[in-house]
Amino acid sequence: MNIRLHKIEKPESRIIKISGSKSETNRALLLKALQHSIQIENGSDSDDSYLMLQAISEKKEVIDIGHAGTAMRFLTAYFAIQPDCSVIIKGSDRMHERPIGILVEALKQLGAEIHYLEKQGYPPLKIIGKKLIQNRISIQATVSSQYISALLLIAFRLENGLRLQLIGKVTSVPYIKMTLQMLNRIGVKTDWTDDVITVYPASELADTTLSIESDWSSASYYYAIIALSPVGTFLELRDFEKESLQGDACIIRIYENFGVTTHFKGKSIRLEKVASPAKEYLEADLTNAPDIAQTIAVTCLGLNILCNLTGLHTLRIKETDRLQALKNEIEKWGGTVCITENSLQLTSKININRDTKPVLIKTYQDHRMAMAFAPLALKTTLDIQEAEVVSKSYPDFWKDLKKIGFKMQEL
Ligand SMILES: O=C(O)C1=C[C@@H](OP(=O)(O)O)[C@@H](O)[C@H](O)C1
Ligand SMILES: C=C(OP(=O)(O)O)C(=O)O
Repeated sequence: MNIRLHKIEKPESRIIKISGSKSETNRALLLKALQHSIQIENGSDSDDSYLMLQAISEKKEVIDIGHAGTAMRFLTAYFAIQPDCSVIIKGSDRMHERPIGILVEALKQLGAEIHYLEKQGYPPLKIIGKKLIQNRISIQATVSSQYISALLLIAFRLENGLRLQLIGKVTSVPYIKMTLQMLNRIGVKTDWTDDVITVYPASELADTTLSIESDWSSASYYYAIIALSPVGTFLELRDFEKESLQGDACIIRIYENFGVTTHFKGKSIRLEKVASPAKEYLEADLTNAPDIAQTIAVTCLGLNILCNLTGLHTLRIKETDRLQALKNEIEKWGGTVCITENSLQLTSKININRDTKPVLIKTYQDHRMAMAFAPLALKTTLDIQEAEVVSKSYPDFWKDLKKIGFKMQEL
Protein backbone atom coordinates (compact mmCIF):
# COMPACT_ATOMS: atom_id res chain seq x y z
CA MET A 1 0.00 0.00 0.00
CA ASN A 2 1.41 3.37 -1.05
CA ILE A 3 0.07 6.45 0.72
CA ARG A 4 0.15 10.19 0.14
CA LEU A 5 0.75 12.42 3.17
CA HIS A 6 -0.64 15.87 2.48
CA LYS A 7 1.19 18.89 3.83
CA ILE A 8 -0.22 20.13 7.16
CA GLU A 9 0.71 23.27 9.11
CA LYS A 10 0.94 21.63 12.54
CA PRO A 11 -0.31 18.57 14.42
CA GLU A 12 -3.29 18.73 16.80
CA SER A 13 -2.14 18.63 20.41
CA ARG A 14 -3.51 15.23 21.45
CA ILE A 15 -2.35 12.51 23.86
CA ILE A 16 -0.79 9.45 22.21
CA LYS A 17 -0.16 6.10 23.87
CA ILE A 18 2.55 4.07 22.14
CA SER A 19 2.75 0.38 23.11
CA GLY A 20 5.62 -1.11 25.13
CA SER A 21 9.23 -1.16 23.98
CA LYS A 22 9.93 -3.89 21.42
CA SER A 23 13.41 -4.44 22.87
CA GLU A 24 12.21 -4.77 26.46
CA THR A 25 9.29 -6.98 25.41
CA ASN A 26 11.44 -9.41 23.44
CA ARG A 27 13.77 -9.76 26.43
CA ALA A 28 10.80 -10.21 28.78
CA LEU A 29 9.33 -12.91 26.52
CA LEU A 30 12.59 -14.83 26.51
CA LEU A 31 12.97 -14.53 30.28
CA LYS A 32 9.39 -15.71 30.72
CA ALA A 33 10.14 -18.74 28.55
CA LEU A 34 12.98 -19.58 30.95
CA GLN A 35 11.06 -18.64 34.13
CA HIS A 36 7.33 -19.20 33.58
CA SER A 37 6.16 -17.31 36.68
CA ILE A 38 7.20 -13.94 35.19
CA GLN A 39 4.28 -11.67 34.25
CA ILE A 40 4.55 -9.04 31.52
CA GLU A 41 2.64 -5.73 31.57
CA ASN A 42 2.31 -3.28 28.68
CA GLY A 43 4.05 -5.58 26.18
CA SER A 44 4.73 -4.40 22.64
CA ASP A 45 2.07 -5.01 19.98
CA SER A 46 4.76 -5.10 17.26
CA ASP A 47 5.04 -7.86 14.64
CA ASP A 48 8.51 -8.65 16.01
CA SER A 49 7.19 -9.32 19.51
CA TYR A 50 4.28 -11.33 18.15
CA LEU A 51 6.70 -13.48 16.11
CA MET A 52 8.87 -13.97 19.19
CA LEU A 53 5.90 -15.07 21.30
CA GLN A 54 4.60 -17.37 18.58
CA ALA A 55 8.03 -19.02 18.15
CA ILE A 56 8.27 -19.72 21.87
CA SER A 57 4.71 -20.89 22.44
CA GLU A 58 3.94 -22.90 19.30
CA LYS A 59 7.02 -25.14 19.52
CA LYS A 60 7.11 -25.75 15.74
CA GLU A 61 9.92 -27.67 14.06
CA VAL A 62 10.41 -24.90 11.50
CA ILE A 63 10.10 -21.30 12.64
CA ASP A 64 9.88 -18.36 10.25
CA ILE A 65 10.95 -15.26 12.16
CA GLY A 66 10.42 -12.86 9.25
CA HIS A 67 12.38 -9.61 9.66
CA ALA A 68 12.72 -9.78 13.47
CA GLY A 69 16.46 -9.45 14.19
CA THR A 70 16.37 -9.52 18.00
CA ALA A 71 13.99 -12.48 17.94
CA MET A 72 16.32 -14.35 15.53
CA ARG A 73 19.34 -13.78 17.77
CA PHE A 74 17.60 -14.34 21.15
CA LEU A 75 15.84 -17.52 19.97
CA THR A 76 19.07 -18.99 18.60
CA ALA A 77 20.50 -18.86 22.12
CA TYR A 78 17.22 -20.04 23.68
CA PHE A 79 16.82 -23.15 21.52
CA ALA A 80 20.52 -24.02 21.89
CA ILE A 81 19.90 -24.77 25.59
CA GLN A 82 16.55 -26.59 25.25
CA PRO A 83 17.34 -30.29 25.76
CA ASP A 84 15.74 -32.68 23.24
CA CYS A 85 14.87 -29.89 20.86
CA SER A 86 15.60 -29.84 17.15
CA VAL A 87 14.47 -26.75 15.33
CA ILE A 88 15.09 -24.83 12.13
CA ILE A 89 14.92 -21.03 12.31
CA LYS A 90 14.66 -19.15 9.05
CA GLY A 91 13.56 -15.64 8.17
CA SER A 92 12.94 -13.19 5.34
CA ASP A 93 15.43 -12.89 2.46
CA ARG A 94 16.93 -9.92 4.27
CA MET A 95 17.26 -11.93 7.51
CA HIS A 96 19.36 -14.41 5.56
CA GLU A 97 21.75 -11.54 4.73
CA ARG A 98 22.07 -10.37 8.37
CA PRO A 99 25.15 -12.00 9.97
CA ILE A 100 24.78 -14.27 12.99
CA GLY A 101 28.15 -16.09 12.90
CA ILE A 102 29.60 -14.30 15.94
CA LEU A 103 26.73 -15.52 18.13
CA VAL A 104 26.70 -19.03 16.65
CA GLU A 105 30.47 -19.45 17.17
CA ALA A 106 30.15 -18.22 20.77
CA LEU A 107 27.35 -20.71 21.46
CA LYS A 108 29.39 -23.48 19.84
CA GLN A 109 32.30 -22.64 22.14
CA LEU A 110 29.88 -23.15 25.03
CA GLY A 111 29.10 -26.59 23.60
CA ALA A 112 26.02 -25.89 21.43
CA GLU A 113 25.17 -27.77 18.23
CA ILE A 114 24.13 -25.38 15.48
CA HIS A 115 24.34 -25.91 11.71
CA TYR A 116 24.17 -23.36 8.91
CA LEU A 117 21.67 -24.56 6.30
CA GLU A 118 22.71 -22.21 3.49
CA LYS A 119 25.52 -19.67 3.79
CA GLN A 120 28.15 -19.99 6.56
CA GLY A 121 27.59 -17.28 9.18
CA TYR A 122 23.97 -16.52 8.22
CA PRO A 123 20.46 -17.88 8.90
CA PRO A 124 18.70 -20.23 8.30
CA LEU A 125 20.02 -22.37 11.16
CA LYS A 126 19.34 -25.84 12.45
CA ILE A 127 19.69 -26.02 16.23
CA ILE A 128 19.92 -29.20 18.28
CA GLY A 129 19.31 -28.24 21.91
CA LYS A 130 21.86 -29.37 24.53
CA LYS A 131 22.84 -28.85 28.12
CA LEU A 132 25.80 -26.44 27.93
CA ILE A 133 28.56 -26.88 30.50
CA GLN A 134 31.30 -24.42 29.49
CA ASN A 135 31.01 -20.96 31.01
CA ARG A 136 33.94 -18.84 29.77
CA ILE A 137 34.09 -17.35 26.34
CA SER A 138 35.10 -14.17 24.57
CA ILE A 139 33.10 -12.43 21.87
CA GLN A 140 33.65 -9.69 19.29
CA ALA A 141 31.53 -6.77 20.56
CA THR A 142 31.83 -4.34 17.65
CA VAL A 143 29.21 -5.74 15.26
CA SER A 144 25.92 -6.09 17.17
CA SER A 145 25.02 -5.98 20.86
CA GLN A 146 22.20 -8.42 20.15
CA TYR A 147 24.68 -11.35 20.12
CA ILE A 148 25.83 -10.35 23.60
CA SER A 149 22.30 -9.84 24.93
CA ALA A 150 21.27 -13.24 23.55
CA LEU A 151 24.04 -14.97 25.51
CA LEU A 152 23.39 -12.95 28.68
CA LEU A 153 19.66 -13.72 28.62
CA ILE A 154 20.15 -17.51 28.74
CA ALA A 155 23.21 -17.40 31.01
CA PHE A 156 21.38 -17.72 34.36
CA ARG A 157 20.07 -21.09 33.20
CA LEU A 158 23.58 -22.44 32.46
CA GLU A 159 24.90 -24.70 35.22
CA ASN A 160 27.89 -22.43 35.87
CA GLY A 161 26.51 -19.12 34.64
CA LEU A 162 28.62 -17.17 32.13
CA ARG A 163 31.81 -15.15 32.08
CA LEU A 164 31.82 -13.20 28.83
CA GLN A 165 34.84 -11.22 27.72
CA LEU A 166 34.05 -8.45 25.24
CA ILE A 167 36.58 -7.76 22.50
CA GLY A 168 36.83 -4.40 20.71
CA LYS A 169 34.81 -1.19 21.05
CA VAL A 170 31.41 -2.27 22.36
CA THR A 171 28.52 -1.11 20.20
CA SER A 172 24.94 -0.25 21.29
CA VAL A 173 25.94 -0.42 24.98
CA PRO A 174 22.53 0.71 26.41
CA TYR A 175 20.93 -2.45 24.98
CA ILE A 176 23.42 -4.60 26.92
CA LYS A 177 22.71 -2.59 30.06
CA MET A 178 18.96 -3.05 29.44
CA THR A 179 19.52 -6.82 29.33
CA LEU A 180 21.48 -6.79 32.58
CA GLN A 181 18.93 -4.56 34.32
CA MET A 182 16.06 -6.81 33.27
CA LEU A 183 17.98 -9.84 34.58
CA ASN A 184 18.48 -7.98 37.86
CA ARG A 185 14.75 -7.20 38.01
CA ILE A 186 13.91 -10.91 38.00
CA GLY A 187 16.54 -11.53 40.68
CA VAL A 188 19.56 -12.68 38.63
CA LYS A 189 22.93 -11.36 39.80
CA THR A 190 25.24 -9.84 37.22
CA ASP A 191 28.47 -7.89 37.12
CA TRP A 192 30.14 -5.79 34.41
CA THR A 193 33.73 -4.85 35.23
CA ASP A 194 36.02 -3.53 32.49
CA ASP A 195 35.57 -5.86 29.50
CA VAL A 196 34.11 -8.81 31.41
CA ILE A 197 30.42 -9.44 32.03
CA THR A 198 29.46 -12.15 34.51
CA VAL A 199 26.00 -13.63 34.94
CA TYR A 200 25.55 -15.90 37.95
CA PRO A 201 23.44 -19.06 37.71
CA ALA A 202 19.99 -18.93 39.31
CA SER A 203 17.46 -21.71 39.61
CA GLU A 204 14.98 -20.45 42.21
CA LEU A 205 13.65 -16.99 41.33
CA ALA A 206 10.82 -15.05 42.97
CA ASP A 207 7.68 -14.26 40.93
CA THR A 208 8.15 -10.93 39.19
CA THR A 209 6.06 -8.64 37.01
CA LEU A 210 8.04 -6.97 34.27
CA SER A 211 6.34 -3.71 33.46
CA ILE A 212 7.41 -2.47 30.05
CA GLU A 213 7.92 1.23 29.39
CA SER A 214 6.58 2.63 26.11
CA ASP A 215 8.93 2.58 23.14
CA TRP A 216 11.37 5.50 22.88
CA SER A 217 12.40 4.62 19.30
CA SER A 218 8.72 5.01 18.32
CA ALA A 219 8.54 8.24 20.34
CA SER A 220 11.37 9.64 18.21
CA TYR A 221 8.94 10.22 15.30
CA TYR A 222 6.88 12.56 17.50
CA TYR A 223 10.04 14.46 18.42
CA ALA A 224 10.59 14.92 14.69
CA ILE A 225 6.99 16.08 14.19
CA ILE A 226 7.32 18.68 16.94
CA ALA A 227 10.74 19.80 15.69
CA LEU A 228 9.24 20.47 12.24
CA SER A 229 6.19 22.33 13.66
CA PRO A 230 5.80 26.03 14.47
CA VAL A 231 6.94 27.34 17.88
CA GLY A 232 4.21 26.75 20.47
CA THR A 233 3.14 23.30 19.15
CA PHE A 234 2.98 20.50 21.73
CA LEU A 235 2.01 16.82 22.10
CA GLU A 236 1.73 14.42 25.02
CA LEU A 237 2.97 10.81 25.00
CA ARG A 238 1.98 8.33 27.72
CA ASP A 239 3.83 5.76 29.82
CA PHE A 240 7.42 6.96 29.76
CA GLU A 241 9.92 6.98 32.64
CA LYS A 242 12.55 9.51 33.65
CA GLU A 243 14.89 6.63 34.47
CA SER A 244 14.57 4.63 31.26
CA LEU A 245 16.20 1.31 30.36
CA GLN A 246 16.13 2.42 26.72
CA GLY A 247 19.14 4.21 25.28
CA ASP A 248 16.95 5.97 22.72
CA ALA A 249 15.67 8.20 25.52
CA CYS A 250 18.80 10.26 24.66
CA ILE A 251 16.52 11.79 22.01
CA ILE A 252 15.45 14.24 24.74
CA ARG A 253 18.87 15.93 24.74
CA ILE A 254 19.43 15.68 20.99
CA TYR A 255 16.13 17.42 20.13
CA GLU A 256 16.90 20.32 22.47
CA ASN A 257 19.18 21.36 19.59
CA PHE A 258 16.06 21.71 17.45
CA GLY A 259 14.15 23.77 20.07
CA VAL A 260 12.10 20.83 21.44
CA THR A 261 11.71 20.53 25.23
CA THR A 262 10.48 17.52 27.20
CA HIS A 263 8.56 17.76 30.47
CA PHE A 264 7.66 14.71 32.55
CA LYS A 265 4.21 14.90 34.13
CA GLY A 266 3.89 11.69 36.14
CA LYS A 267 4.19 8.97 33.50
CA SER A 268 3.50 11.24 30.53
CA ILE A 269 5.87 13.41 28.58
CA ARG A 270 4.95 16.71 27.00
CA LEU A 271 7.00 17.66 23.96
CA GLU A 272 6.93 21.30 23.00
CA LYS A 273 8.55 23.37 20.31
CA VAL A 274 9.79 26.37 22.27
CA ALA A 275 12.29 27.94 19.88
CA SER A 276 13.77 27.74 16.42
CA PRO A 277 16.89 25.54 16.18
CA ALA A 278 19.82 27.23 17.88
CA LYS A 279 22.39 26.04 15.33
CA GLU A 280 22.47 25.32 11.63
CA TYR A 281 24.67 22.27 12.09
CA LEU A 282 24.31 19.10 14.17
CA GLU A 283 27.07 16.70 15.14
CA ALA A 284 26.00 13.50 16.90
CA ASP A 285 27.64 10.17 17.71
CA LEU A 286 24.88 7.54 17.63
CA THR A 287 26.93 4.45 18.57
CA ASN A 288 24.60 4.06 21.56
CA ALA A 289 21.34 4.82 19.76
CA PRO A 290 21.50 3.52 16.16
CA ASP A 291 17.71 3.21 15.74
CA ILE A 292 17.10 6.96 15.89
CA ALA A 293 19.67 7.82 13.20
CA GLN A 294 17.06 7.89 10.43
CA THR A 295 14.72 10.10 12.49
CA ILE A 296 17.50 12.62 13.14
CA ALA A 297 18.84 12.68 9.58
CA VAL A 298 15.36 13.36 8.16
CA THR A 299 14.62 16.01 10.81
CA CYS A 300 17.81 17.82 9.73
CA LEU A 301 16.65 17.59 6.11
CA GLY A 302 13.26 19.08 7.03
CA LEU A 303 14.78 21.87 9.10
CA ASN A 304 17.42 22.64 6.48
CA ILE A 305 20.17 21.91 8.98
CA LEU A 306 23.47 20.32 7.99
CA CYS A 307 24.67 17.35 10.01
CA ASN A 308 27.44 14.86 10.60
CA LEU A 309 26.07 11.68 12.20
CA THR A 310 28.71 9.15 13.29
CA GLY A 311 28.78 5.76 15.04
CA LEU A 312 26.51 4.30 12.36
CA HIS A 313 28.49 1.12 11.50
CA THR A 314 25.61 -1.17 12.53
CA LEU A 315 23.17 0.50 10.11
CA ARG A 316 24.49 -1.43 7.12
CA ILE A 317 23.26 -4.77 8.53
CA LYS A 318 19.82 -3.79 9.78
CA GLU A 319 16.44 -4.27 8.02
CA THR A 320 18.13 -2.73 4.98
CA ASP A 321 21.43 -0.93 4.45
CA ARG A 322 20.05 2.15 6.20
CA LEU A 323 22.94 4.43 5.19
CA GLN A 324 22.45 3.72 1.49
CA ALA A 325 18.65 3.90 1.84
CA LEU A 326 18.85 7.34 3.52
CA LYS A 327 21.23 8.62 0.85
CA ASN A 328 18.99 7.36 -1.98
CA GLU A 329 15.81 8.87 -0.57
CA ILE A 330 17.16 12.21 0.70
CA GLU A 331 18.92 12.87 -2.62
CA LYS A 332 15.53 12.67 -4.39
CA TRP A 333 15.10 16.31 -3.27
CA GLY A 334 18.51 17.27 -4.70
CA GLY A 335 21.76 17.91 -2.83
CA THR A 336 24.36 15.34 -1.84
CA VAL A 337 24.48 12.99 1.11
CA CYS A 338 27.94 11.63 1.91
CA ILE A 339 28.07 8.23 3.54
CA THR A 340 31.02 6.17 4.78
CA GLU A 341 31.07 2.79 6.52
CA ASN A 342 29.93 4.44 9.75
CA SER A 343 28.73 7.98 9.10
CA LEU A 344 26.30 10.16 7.20
CA GLN A 345 26.69 13.81 6.34
CA LEU A 346 24.23 16.29 4.93
CA THR A 347 26.63 18.79 3.45
CA SER A 348 24.41 21.01 1.36
CA LYS A 349 21.13 22.64 2.26
CA ILE A 350 18.16 21.15 0.44
CA ASN A 351 14.82 22.91 0.00
CA ILE A 352 12.14 20.20 0.19
CA ASN A 353 9.24 22.64 0.18
CA ARG A 354 8.94 23.03 -3.57
CA ASP A 355 5.87 23.03 -5.80
CA THR A 356 6.83 19.86 -7.63
CA LYS A 357 5.25 16.43 -7.91
CA PRO A 358 5.36 14.71 -4.46
CA VAL A 359 8.53 12.69 -3.92
CA LEU A 360 7.91 8.93 -3.50
CA ILE A 361 9.91 7.50 -0.58
CA LYS A 362 10.96 3.86 -0.98
CA THR A 363 10.95 1.98 2.32
CA TYR A 364 13.13 -1.09 1.54
CA GLN A 365 11.03 -3.27 3.89
CA ASP A 366 12.31 -1.09 6.73
CA HIS A 367 9.69 0.27 9.16
CA ARG A 368 12.01 3.08 10.22
CA MET A 369 12.34 4.42 6.66
CA ALA A 370 8.56 4.92 6.50
CA MET A 371 8.26 6.42 9.99
CA ALA A 372 11.34 8.66 9.73
CA PHE A 373 10.15 10.35 6.52
CA ALA A 374 6.48 10.77 7.56
CA PRO A 375 7.11 13.91 9.71
CA LEU A 376 8.20 15.76 6.55
CA ALA A 377 4.45 16.23 5.89
CA LEU A 378 4.86 19.28 8.13
CA LYS A 379 6.91 20.80 5.28
CA THR A 380 5.72 19.20 2.03
CA THR A 381 3.32 16.66 0.50
CA LEU A 382 5.06 13.31 0.01
CA ASP A 383 4.31 9.69 -0.85
CA ILE A 384 5.42 6.64 1.14
CA GLN A 385 5.80 3.28 -0.58
CA GLU A 386 4.64 0.09 1.18
CA ALA A 387 3.49 2.03 4.21
CA GLU A 388 2.40 -1.16 5.99
CA VAL A 389 6.06 -1.90 6.88
CA VAL A 390 5.56 0.10 10.09
CA SER A 391 3.95 -2.93 11.76
CA LYS A 392 7.39 -4.41 12.44
CA SER A 393 7.63 -2.14 15.48
CA TYR A 394 4.58 0.19 15.52
CA PRO A 395 1.40 -1.22 13.89
CA ASP A 396 -0.76 1.78 14.92
CA PHE A 397 1.63 4.39 13.55
CA TRP A 398 -0.62 5.67 10.72
CA LYS A 399 -3.73 5.49 12.92
CA ASP A 400 -1.96 7.57 15.58
CA LEU A 401 -0.77 10.14 13.01
CA LYS A 402 -4.38 10.52 11.85
CA LYS A 403 -5.37 11.18 15.48
CA ILE A 404 -3.02 14.16 15.55
CA GLY A 405 -4.37 15.54 12.29
CA PHE A 406 -2.20 14.04 9.57
CA LYS A 407 -4.06 13.92 6.24
CA MET A 408 -3.37 10.79 4.22
CA GLN A 409 -4.83 8.89 1.30
CA GLU A 410 -4.13 5.52 -0.26
CA LEU A 411 -2.69 5.76 -3.78
O1 LIG B 1 18.95 -5.51 21.66
C1 LIG B 1 18.07 -4.87 21.09
O2 LIG B 1 16.88 -4.89 21.44
C2 LIG B 1 18.47 -4.04 19.92
C3 LIG B 1 19.79 -3.71 19.71
C4 LIG B 1 20.25 -2.84 18.60
O3 LIG B 1 20.92 -3.63 17.64
P1 LIG B 1 22.53 -3.63 17.46
O4 LIG B 1 23.17 -4.01 18.71
O5 LIG B 1 22.73 -4.66 16.38
O6 LIG B 1 22.94 -2.26 17.02
C5 LIG B 1 19.06 -2.11 17.94
O7 LIG B 1 19.46 -1.56 16.73
C6 LIG B 1 17.89 -3.04 17.72
O8 LIG B 1 16.81 -2.38 17.11
C7 LIG B 1 17.38 -3.58 19.03
C1 LIG C 1 17.21 -2.92 13.96
C2 LIG C 1 15.98 -3.10 14.39
O1 LIG C 1 15.44 -4.29 14.75
P1 LIG C 1 16.03 -5.77 14.66
O2 LIG C 1 17.52 -5.72 14.61
O3 LIG C 1 15.52 -6.43 15.91
O4 LIG C 1 15.45 -6.40 13.43
C3 LIG C 1 15.07 -1.94 14.54
O5 LIG C 1 13.96 -2.12 15.08
O6 LIG C 1 15.39 -0.83 14.12
